[in-house]
Amino acid sequence: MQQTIRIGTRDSQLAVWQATLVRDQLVAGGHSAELVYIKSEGDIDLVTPLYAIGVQGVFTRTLDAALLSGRIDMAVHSMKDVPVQLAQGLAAAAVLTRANPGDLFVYKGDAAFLDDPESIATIATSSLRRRAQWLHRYPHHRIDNLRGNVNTRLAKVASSDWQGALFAAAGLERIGLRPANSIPLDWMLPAPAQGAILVACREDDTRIRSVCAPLHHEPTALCVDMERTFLSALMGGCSTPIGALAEIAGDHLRFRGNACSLDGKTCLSVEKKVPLPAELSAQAPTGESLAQASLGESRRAATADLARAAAGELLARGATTLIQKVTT
Ligand SMILES: NCc1[nH]cc(CCC(=O)O)c1CC(=O)O
Repeated sequence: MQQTIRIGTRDSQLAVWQATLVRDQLVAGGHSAELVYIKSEGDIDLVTPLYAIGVQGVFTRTLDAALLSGRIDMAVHSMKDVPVQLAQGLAAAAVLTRANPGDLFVYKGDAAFLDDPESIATIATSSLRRRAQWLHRYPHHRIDNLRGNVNTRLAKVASSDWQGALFAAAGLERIGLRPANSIPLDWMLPAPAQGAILVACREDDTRIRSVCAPLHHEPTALCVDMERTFLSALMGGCSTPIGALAEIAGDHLRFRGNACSLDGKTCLSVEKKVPLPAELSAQAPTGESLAQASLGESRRAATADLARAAAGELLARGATTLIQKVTT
C-alpha cells in the first residue's frame, strides 16, 4: 500500500476547489490522496491591500514551509500568486490546463455608464494592475480598494456604493459564481499565469513528481513560463502593474505584455507572434504523452528569449522609469 498523498491547500472556496481537482485526478489515477488545510498570511489579514503587505508569496509561504517540513507532500496554488522564483528546495510537479485567463468586470444595475465619458463611477479592486489598466481606459473613474477572497469581495460589492468591481474570470467560474451582470475585459492584460494552477512539491521527491506527471499540461506551462519570464525581466514584484498573456492560436504563439504607471496615464504594450512547433499546436496531446514527447529545453529557451525580448523592448521605450516610480 502506498502512503496517502497529503495535498496542502488554503481554505478559501477557490483554493479548495483547485486542490479537489488535483485530488480527484490523483484518485482517478489509482492513488490515495487527502486535503490538508493551511492558512496563509494573505488569508489572515483581509484588509491591507496586497501591494501594501509588500512581500512576495503571502499566499504561498506557509504552504512552502509545510512542504519543506514534510507535513504535506504537495501544495496546490493559483499560479499567479506564486513568486517566479520558487522557494529553495521546492519544484513544480505539474502545471494544470489553464482556465479562462482573463479579467471580468462585475457591475450593478446596468453598465451603460461605461460608454459615458462624463460618468464619475467608482470601481473596486486592490490590484494595481487592474487599477492602472482601468484608469488608462476610463481616466474619469475612481478606484477604491477591495480585498478578501472571491466570495467576500462579491458580497462587499453587493452591499456597497460601487458601480462594480474587477475579478479574475477563472476565480469566479471555478466556483460556479460567474454573475450574469459581468463583462469579459478582452482589452485588459491579465496577471502573468492568471487562470493556471501549479502543483509544487519537494525538489527531491521523485515519487510525487512522477505521480503528478499525468496532470501536467505542457502548452499551458509554456505560456505561463513566458509570462513569468517577461515579469521577472521587467523586475516586477507581485504588485507592479504588469500584464502578460501568451496564447496558442492554431499554429501560432501570440504573446502580449504591458507595463503601466500607477495612475494609468502611461501604458506601454508589446506584442509578438511566432510560429509554433507542430507538436505544440492546439490539438497537441496532453499529460503523459506530451511529457514523453518532451519539448526539450531548447524550445523553452526560445520562448523565454522571446519574452525577454518583449520585456527589453518595453524597457527601451521607457518602462524602466515606470517601474522605478512604482518601487520608490
Ligand atoms: N490574487 C488573488 C487570486 N489569486 C488567484 C485568483 C483567481 C484565480 C486565478 O487568477 O488563477 C485570485 C482572485 C482574483 O484575482 O480575482
